[in-house]
Amino acid sequence: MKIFTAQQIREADAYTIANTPISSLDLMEKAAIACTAWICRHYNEYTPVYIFCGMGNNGGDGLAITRLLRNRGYEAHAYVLHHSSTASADHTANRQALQQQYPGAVHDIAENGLLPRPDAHALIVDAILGTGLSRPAEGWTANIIHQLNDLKAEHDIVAIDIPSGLQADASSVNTPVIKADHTLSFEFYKLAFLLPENAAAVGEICILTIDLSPEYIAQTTSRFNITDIQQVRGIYRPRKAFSHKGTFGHALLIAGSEGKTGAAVLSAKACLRTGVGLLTCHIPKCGYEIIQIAAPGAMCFIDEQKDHSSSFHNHVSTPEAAARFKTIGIGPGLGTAAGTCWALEKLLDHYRQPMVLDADALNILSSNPTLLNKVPHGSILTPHPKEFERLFGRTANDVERLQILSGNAVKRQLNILLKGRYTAMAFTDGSIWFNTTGNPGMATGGSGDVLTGILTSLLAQGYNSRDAMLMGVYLHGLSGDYAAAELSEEAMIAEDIVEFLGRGFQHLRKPHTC
Ligand SMILES: NC(=O)C1=CN([C@@H]2O[C@H](COP(=O)(O)OP(=O)(O)OC[C@H]3O[C@@H](n4cnc5c(N)ncnc54)[C@H](OP(=O)(O)O)[C@@H]3O)[C@@H](O)[C@H]2O)[C@@H](O)CC1
Ligand SMILES: [K+]
Repeated sequence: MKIFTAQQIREADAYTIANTPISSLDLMEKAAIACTAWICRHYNEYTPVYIFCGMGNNGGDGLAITRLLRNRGYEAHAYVLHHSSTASADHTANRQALQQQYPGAVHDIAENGLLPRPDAHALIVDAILGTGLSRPAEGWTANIIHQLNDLKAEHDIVAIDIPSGLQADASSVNTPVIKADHTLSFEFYKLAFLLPENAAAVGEICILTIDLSPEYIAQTTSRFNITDIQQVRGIYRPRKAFSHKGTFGHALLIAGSEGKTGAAVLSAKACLRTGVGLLTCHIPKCGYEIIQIAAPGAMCFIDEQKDHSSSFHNHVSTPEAAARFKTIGIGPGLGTAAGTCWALEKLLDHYRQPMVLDADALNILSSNPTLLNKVPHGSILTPHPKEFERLFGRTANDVERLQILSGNAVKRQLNILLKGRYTAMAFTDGSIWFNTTGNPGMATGGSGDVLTGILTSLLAQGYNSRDAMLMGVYLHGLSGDYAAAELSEEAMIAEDIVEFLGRGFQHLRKPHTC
């Protein structure tokens, strides 16, 4: 799914009106019908509804929703805030329609006027500012936003299209923004919805279809996108009948150190469960028995060191030796001992295939940035926000962080995923894809190690880095969702993500037809 900018959304709107038999007012009616239906599903007709409307089309939506809720028997009132001297044409048309049908339902609040005090249990609808926001809210408008946010403890707030004050494509840090419980948005996610810094503003997101022109959507490119099940099903390659373990690649996993062998186990198990043909783990002496017992499907190289690894580069010291491994996953629980840093540098001197670098491998790169230049092009880096900061520096806000993310992906020809509620995956062409599967139950130790195992497995099986990342991150989240559904977000642990990978794969298989 494409994520369009506010400008592109306006174009989609205009294109739809110009090229399909629907007027601007009808499109607004469609949006209002969808919002009204959502409100009616979530709040009964005894809920008083206070709809705060701006002077543009977002306010027009609010006026139309007021009329439609009244038609359904709700005690709905529209409060029109005169933050601008002129109203948009569709705002005016909807105001007239509401006034004509329900004369007592419209209330004007002049600039610097006071807001009404909502009845107990009333629902507040924010239709003040939408994608037409042209500057941060200030003065009276900012004051209204603060006043409505102060009511949040006692009232639910539903934002129409986007919480008022929130910029769709830029950072809104330190600017006044409505803190909605729910955001009902039209047709597309906005970039702002996917940024951690806006979590308190957008609440739960519901995307409502209003049938904007599919032609415009198809022909318009977007730098930001969201992965979905159809796309991942298109990437997934079911196994052919005459396959054997050689078909699915040989991966080398370099992980674990004293006290962190569990990370290697989780990663190895995930790699095996994702379908790799052969897996060899390089592990320090202290982890040998543990990994052999916990993951008997994996073979083992034992390092000469007891508590950390320092000789794994030897496996790739000649081209023939390196060619045995389709890919390498390195980092989970690896530690940052001097010998490990040295071996990683040597490994990067010799191994030229795309590989997966995570956790301590990333920490080693951060402390020796010139090593980043040696990472094979097309490799996958999987930092969480702290690792990202150590690698690429601190940023002022989440939008800037995305720019740094994609800039580094292009400059270094690496695929970099930034872990989070909506993991952002930056590819070498500069595009960024967001993943929507997963849940807070996955915020638990070892979850990232599992992802490294999945990605390493997919690369070993011949998926290219882009496909491995899109499918692997989706599958990781999906398996976590199955685990949470079965066990609860609290009780699930990283091993459960591995256990539910099978359910994730079953979901990826297209329905069987003969
Ligand atoms: N896209 C679609 O397909 C569909 C879109 N639809 C809806 O249209 C909405 C977009 O409507 P829109 O373009 O009229 O802009 P909108 O957000 O109402 O704001 C404009 C008003 O705000 C003002 N203003 C701006 N910044 C300000 C500030 N900081 N502080 C104070 N005032 C400020 C600005 O006046 P200004 O002061 O700048 O002259 C103007 O009066 C969209 O979000 C969705 O809800 C649906 O109806 C159907 C399908
Ligand atoms: K709004």
